[in-house]
Amino acid sequence: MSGTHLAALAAGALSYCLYFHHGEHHLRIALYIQILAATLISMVVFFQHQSHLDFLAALTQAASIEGSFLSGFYATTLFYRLFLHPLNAFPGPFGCKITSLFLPIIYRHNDGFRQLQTLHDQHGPFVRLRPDYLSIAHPKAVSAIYGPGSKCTKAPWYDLTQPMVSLQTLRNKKAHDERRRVWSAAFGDKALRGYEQRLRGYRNELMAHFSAQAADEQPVNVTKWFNLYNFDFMGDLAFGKSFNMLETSEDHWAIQLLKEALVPLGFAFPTWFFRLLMSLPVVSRDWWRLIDFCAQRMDDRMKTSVEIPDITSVLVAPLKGQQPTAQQRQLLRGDAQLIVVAGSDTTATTLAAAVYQLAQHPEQVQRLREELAPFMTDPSGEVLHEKISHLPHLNAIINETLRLHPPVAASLQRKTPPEGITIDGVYIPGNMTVMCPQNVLGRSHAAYERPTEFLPERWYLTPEMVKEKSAFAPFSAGPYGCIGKPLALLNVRTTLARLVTTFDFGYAPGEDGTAFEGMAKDSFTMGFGDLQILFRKRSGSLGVKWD
Ligand code: HEM
Repeated sequence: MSGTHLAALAAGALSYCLYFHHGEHHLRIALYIQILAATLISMVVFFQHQSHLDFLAALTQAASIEGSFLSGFYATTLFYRLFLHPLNAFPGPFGCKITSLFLPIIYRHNDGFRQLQTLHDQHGPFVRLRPDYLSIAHPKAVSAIYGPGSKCTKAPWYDLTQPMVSLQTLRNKKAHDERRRVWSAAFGDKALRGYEQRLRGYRNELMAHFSAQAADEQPVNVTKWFNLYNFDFMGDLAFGKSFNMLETSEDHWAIQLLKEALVPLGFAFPTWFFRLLMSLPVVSRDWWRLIDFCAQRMDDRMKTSVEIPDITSVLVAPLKGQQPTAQQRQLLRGDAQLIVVAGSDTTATTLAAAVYQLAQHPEQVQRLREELAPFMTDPSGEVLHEKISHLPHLNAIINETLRLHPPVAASLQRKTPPEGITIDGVYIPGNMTVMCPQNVLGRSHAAYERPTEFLPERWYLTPEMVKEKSAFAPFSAGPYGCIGKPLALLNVRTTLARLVTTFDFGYAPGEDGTAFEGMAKDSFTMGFGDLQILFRKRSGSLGVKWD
């Protein structure tokens, strides 16, 4: 090895120790690749002119020097990860200890939530998923990591779509707090009453479809139909215009694109790698079509005025009729997309999961009907949310559904503060990524008694069955928790109330429920498998049983 190669090797090792080992680098990955390419080209030119080598010999010489640099860099990285890394005391697959590209191999079937359960069963409550990333299925961890007093911040994952940002992806605490203040006006009581009015139209369409199928004794794939229902509704709240999916019985092309665009999130690529992929035009073409679509709809929406305010009314209010700056426009487009993504899938899967459970537990349906009966007096079958929002059994059924089937199962990455955090006596160093998988915690004996059983009563009659209440956080918690929770609950409560009082229902012939969980995919939000349900219109009297 020549002196030049040795120097390159040492430079690679030093670059890791003095530079790459510190701070975050995922936003500069394209720059680093450009620097490597520029250095290579410069060396080729240098060797051609100074050493009079032909092009091929100059390229070979330059590539071997750059190879030495990279070898020094990777060897040092590997040595550090194998012998010195502060997370080495935590268990996990060996591949996860040495490279952040091993987790995507484990998650290759887009079923990260399931793989994570297996990993926790094998290794216990703390599992190392990447060199600097821990999954923590400990009941005390949720409040320590997400709770109001937590010093953890959003992890680099939230930079995936930079420079496009939204309320959810703002990592800077001050910028996030400011944007959240704007958003919070969208979920006050008055605003919610307006959304409730808008929601009814979509629910009538949904119920009309269920009734028609019931009359023909045809099954309904509820996973699909709750999806159509919620995307139409959230499209309306974001852009003042539905996607008309209930009408056409299929996904709008933009929603199809959106669903496809979210799939790569399920592989848990490290942020630098994901951004690199997205910088390839062939990979990101559909993503940009989607962004253009949302941008166009947002621009159209800003030119119209709406009778009943939608969420966007609140987001554009601070502009006071002025044209947004480029930065404000960027944020508005990101937020519009966020409304659709955050509000649709999540609420749809909650409704589908509730029906999945209720179809297996007719006694719970019966109890719910008895509780609802005094309030369901309107001949339209509708009920005002405020009348049923505090019903204990209804809320318990929703909690139990979210416990067993959290729509955001294992995705919320946080960064520990520089001084680190301690969870139940276990110290986690600073600047590490941590995450609490709600799906693993939801079925954990450490957090619940009889955790795999659907027992809504645990939430109000037998509270001792919930061992650590703060572990239950399907909407996350603290300053970054779900701001749309009141709307989600309004939708789920009123839709379930109308559904159980209008129909008897059960699995359709040939349906055994296995595809619902068995075919589930995790792409930040959960997508459950098909669920064929047969509805039968009730005569109106309470207590009609499915047979
Ligand atoms: C059952 C339904 C829902 C569930 C389980 C749910 C869950 C969550 C979770 C876990 C987060 C935290 C995300 C993170 O930290 O990265 C979140 C954030 C958020 N959710 Fe929801 N969500 C639901 C419905 C909704 C609805 C209907 C909306 C209405 C637009 C909404 C809007 C948002 C927004 C804007 C954020 C970002 C908040 C922030 O970063 O400050 N969600 N949601």
